[in-house]
Amino acid sequence: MSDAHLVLEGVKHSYGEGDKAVHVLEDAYLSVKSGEIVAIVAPSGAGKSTLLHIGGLLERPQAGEVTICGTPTMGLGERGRTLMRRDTIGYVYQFHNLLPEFSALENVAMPQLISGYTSNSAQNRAQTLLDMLNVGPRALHRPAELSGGEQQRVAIARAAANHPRVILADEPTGNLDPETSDLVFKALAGLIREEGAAALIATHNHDLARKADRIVTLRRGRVEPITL
Ligand SMILES: Nc1ncnc2c1ncn2[C@@H]1O[C@H](COP(=O)(O)OP(=O)(O)OP(=O)(O)O)[C@@H](O)[C@H]1O
Repeated sequence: MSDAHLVLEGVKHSYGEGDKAVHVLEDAYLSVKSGEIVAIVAPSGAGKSTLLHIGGLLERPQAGEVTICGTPTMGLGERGRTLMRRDTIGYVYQFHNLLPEFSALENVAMPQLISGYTSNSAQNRAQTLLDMLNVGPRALHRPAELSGGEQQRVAIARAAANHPRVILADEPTGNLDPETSDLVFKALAGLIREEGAAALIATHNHDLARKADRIVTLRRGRVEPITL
């Protein structure tokens, strides 16, 4: 197996049909290695979220292949895709999507509990991740009792709970002030490198994108390298 954990090849995707069809991805190729952080910067509507959804197996492209850790996924059924999402992929959304009625610790422990780990082991992992992201002391607080930056760090911890080999983050700092964005991005990048995951991060923030190993954009539905 190559060390490219996430490989997209000839990916094509459009929404709608006929005159109303929006052709978002035309022939997109992208490969992200273990421990590598790729930032994707492109204008609104260019297709960043679509690309992330496809890479995260949240959406099936109309053509092409998405290979995760050596396994081609287009031939997988829904169950296979669900298991791969659960065990191999971590997804960070712009708005944290944490469960409001659970504490930070419970939110982060949830993926491991669903994967069948014991409650003890899931909670230990959750506390370790919250500590690594400097939100350990807030473990017993519910999302509404946390600041935006803290909520986003909890969401990052949750995405990393199952030791994902691929991490996709869609504007993870989009609603934060510059200082907090920097803190959250550093936390995310540190975790990705420590875990040796392959990461694709969509961001509008050029300063943050420059901290990635590589920056790409979307032009006419294709992934192209850029420098900022
Ligand atoms: N479910 C959908 N049905 C129809 N069109 C859609 C759908 N989802 C996205 N689109 C269209 O596809 C294009 C790409 O959308 P996408 O959300 O991937 O862009 P983006 O680069 O992530 O934008 P932003 O930076 O604003 O989040 C847009 O023109 C959008 O209107």
